[in-house]
Amino acid sequence: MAVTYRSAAGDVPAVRGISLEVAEGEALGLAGESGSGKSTLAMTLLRLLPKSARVTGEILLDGEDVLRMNWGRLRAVRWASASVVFQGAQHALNPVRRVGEQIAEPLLVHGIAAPAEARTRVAGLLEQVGLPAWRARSYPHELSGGQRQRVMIAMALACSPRLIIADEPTTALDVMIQAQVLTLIRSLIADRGIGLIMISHDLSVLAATCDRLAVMYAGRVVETGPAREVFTGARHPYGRALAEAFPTVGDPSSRMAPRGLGGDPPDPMRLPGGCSFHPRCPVALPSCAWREVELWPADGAAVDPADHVTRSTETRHTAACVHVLPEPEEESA
Ligand SMILES: Nc1ncnc2c1ncn2[C@@H]1O[C@H](COP(=O)(O)OP(=O)(O)OP(=O)(O)O)[C@@H](O)[C@H]1O
Repeated sequence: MAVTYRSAAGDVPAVRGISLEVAEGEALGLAGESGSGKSTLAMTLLRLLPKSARVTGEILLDGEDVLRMNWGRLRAVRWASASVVFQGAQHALNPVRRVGEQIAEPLLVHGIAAPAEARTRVAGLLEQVGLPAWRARSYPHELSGGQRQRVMIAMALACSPRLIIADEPTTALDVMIQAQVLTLIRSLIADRGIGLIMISHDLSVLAATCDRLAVMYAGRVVETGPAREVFTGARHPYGRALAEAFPTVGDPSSRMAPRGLGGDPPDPMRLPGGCSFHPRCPVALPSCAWREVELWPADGAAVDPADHVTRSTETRHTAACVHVLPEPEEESA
């Protein structure tokens, strides 16, 4: 799947050739610096991108291609089959409506429950996210940031979707509340068999919450695999830098920019040739300036080339770096 924004200055290739899969009850973490394309990828999944975005490829939700759904079908799928908790979503609540009414809305709009039943369901949802049922009568300004974020999670869960996409769901919260909300999301999706795609620039948050990680750089996935393995033994130099930048969950002293990496992430309109990371890479070889390596098993094991990008990336630790290829280049760095 790929996404290109059309702009007056030219085309912006924000997501370039990504293939990912999420199973029931599984949490996939998407990490990367600002501008790496994480939010674009998340918004694409439910076609929430601006009109200037052109999406190619396919996005299968229970075997049905989201990109080919008509608007009626797409409306039916949003909330009911898949829902998104946005970055700073707590500010998306309508300030003049009680939170209970707002949680009930997708249930009523999708005809899943009549008003009386919706009220009962809202009470149950609030309790599941750790809020007392009477909070349904509260207005958003009567709740703390963490409580509002819990309301957004209740809303995302309301229609029992198959997939939840959470884009930086805890970034605005303080460290203690952040940990509570992450634990809550994790246990709710595991109990209900919901797939989760969680987006963050903080690899430690994702490693603590997710089963698998995918690290994005300049619109591509450059490393993927079991969460602990990628976090503690990243094989792509960018994955390593990201893990070092966020050594522990919610550490306020963590740095936004990975330590030891000079420069900024590349402008997608002016991507360097070869591996997009090579100008910042501490272990780049001369060939990295012209050669872009596909995801490859990080243990260097030989695989069927037809298999290595799509299916095996889902379970194996893979990295798109010349240093994980089975036969290292005979070059000096
Ligand atoms: N509407 C748009 N038109 C043109 N370019 C865009 C648009 N939205 C995003 N981009 C560009 O696409 C690239 C990817 O942006 P995106 O927001 O997906 O990254 P991100 O990793 O989610 O960053 P952040 O963490 O800051 O949200 C960036 O270079 C951004 O400037």
